[in-house]
Amino acid sequence: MDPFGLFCTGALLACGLYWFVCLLGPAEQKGKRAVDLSGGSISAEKVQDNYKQYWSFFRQPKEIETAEKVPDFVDTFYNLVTDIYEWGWGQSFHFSPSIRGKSHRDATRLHEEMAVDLIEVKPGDRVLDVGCGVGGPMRAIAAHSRANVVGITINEYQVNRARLHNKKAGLDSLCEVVCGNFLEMPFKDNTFDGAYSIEATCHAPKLEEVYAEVFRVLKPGSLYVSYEWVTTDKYRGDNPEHVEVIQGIERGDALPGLRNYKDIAEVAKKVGFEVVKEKDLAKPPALPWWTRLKMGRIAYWRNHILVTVLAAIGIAPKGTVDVHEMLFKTADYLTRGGDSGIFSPMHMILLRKPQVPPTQS
Ligand SMILES: C=C(CC[C@@H](C)[C@H]1CC[C@H]2C3=CC[C@H]4[C@H](C)[C@@H](O)CC[C@]4(C)[C@H]3CC[C@]12C)C(C)C
Ligand SMILES: C[S@@+](CC[C@H](N)C(=O)[O-])C[C@H]1O[C@@H](n2cnc3c(N)ncnc32)[C@H](O)[C@@H]1O
Repeated sequence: MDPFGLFCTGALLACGLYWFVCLLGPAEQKGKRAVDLSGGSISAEKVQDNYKQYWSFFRQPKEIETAEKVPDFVDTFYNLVTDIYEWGWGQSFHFSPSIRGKSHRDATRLHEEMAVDLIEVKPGDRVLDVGCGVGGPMRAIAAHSRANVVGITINEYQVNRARLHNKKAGLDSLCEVVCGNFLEMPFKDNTFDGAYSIEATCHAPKLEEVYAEVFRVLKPGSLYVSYEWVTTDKYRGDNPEHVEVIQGIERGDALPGLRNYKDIAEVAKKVGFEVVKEKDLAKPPALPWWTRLKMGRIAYWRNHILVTVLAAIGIAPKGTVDVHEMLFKTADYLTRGGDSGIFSPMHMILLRKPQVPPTQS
């Protein structure tokens, strides 16, 4: 080949590699590139060990039941997955029903806006985001409602990512992020005009504890909406396939144990809430939330090759390949949960803190 041909081939290969590594595979809403994947607050050389530690929780089921250990285990999980989520999914770490003619990004935003519309907040109100991730929902909600949103997450790496995104979006005057445990929140009683949680309270070992905290910080008369991960009325505990799917979802999503949809309202009432509305947003006529996972299969393989190459040449931390493989398998369990109808990640419950506390009888 003459020198010009050689130059052209080289240039083409370099462009192809750049496209594959830097441009392909990122989320619809770019936040992370493959070359920037990290272990969150964990140093690169400790990612693999932390991954093994994460799995060890599941080898000792009794350990997971030790409620005090759960927040640390969830924190480790989010150090491992946050960058991969942002890179491969976007800044909103949740599902939403598909909407005909709309992009995933629009469907995600509408699902988030519905939450804040349900709690009827006004511009300038103070709203709590319970388990805020890197703040995708928080920004959509602040922009839509002009309320001041305060988000809380257990993971410090997410706090930094969320603050960075808030600033970039020009929403840092409306959005505040706090690092803390939603089971014991660093907020005063009766100080929020509304609250919401999107696919986050499933990480609480006891739902009662997080609901009681939300109840405490809400002003009397104000509303709280939660999108809960639950097993549905189709789930049968004596069906081995159902059990396999649900356990697969729990292992791959740092869940101390999925609850049945029937338990949610019971817990809410027990801590003092009035149940205003309850509805599984995944049920027809809503279109499936899991089609986005199904459609991504080719992209997962491409991502897997990319992560493997990046880890082999030392750009991505070693354990990234294991974490990616775990997510790959989790996507399959989630899809099976959706297809069979035994699982929903969007069981919506709307609750009100009464004006007058219920009298003790
Ligand atoms: C609410 C929670 C998280 C829900 C979802 C945001 C995530 C659940 C499973 C995740 C993913 C699975 C497959 C990954 C894929 C292999 C990779 O190449 C790109 C990222 C994934 C698509 C990733 C994205 C986020 C999820 C869909 C839980 C934790 C309570
Ligand atoms: C699946 S993510 C959802 C994030 C966000 N709601 C969204 O939809 O993008 C779950 C979030 O809950 C947070 N979380 C889990 N357990 C927590 C705890 N005990 N205290 C505070 N945050 C917690 C995680 O750190 C994470 O940010």
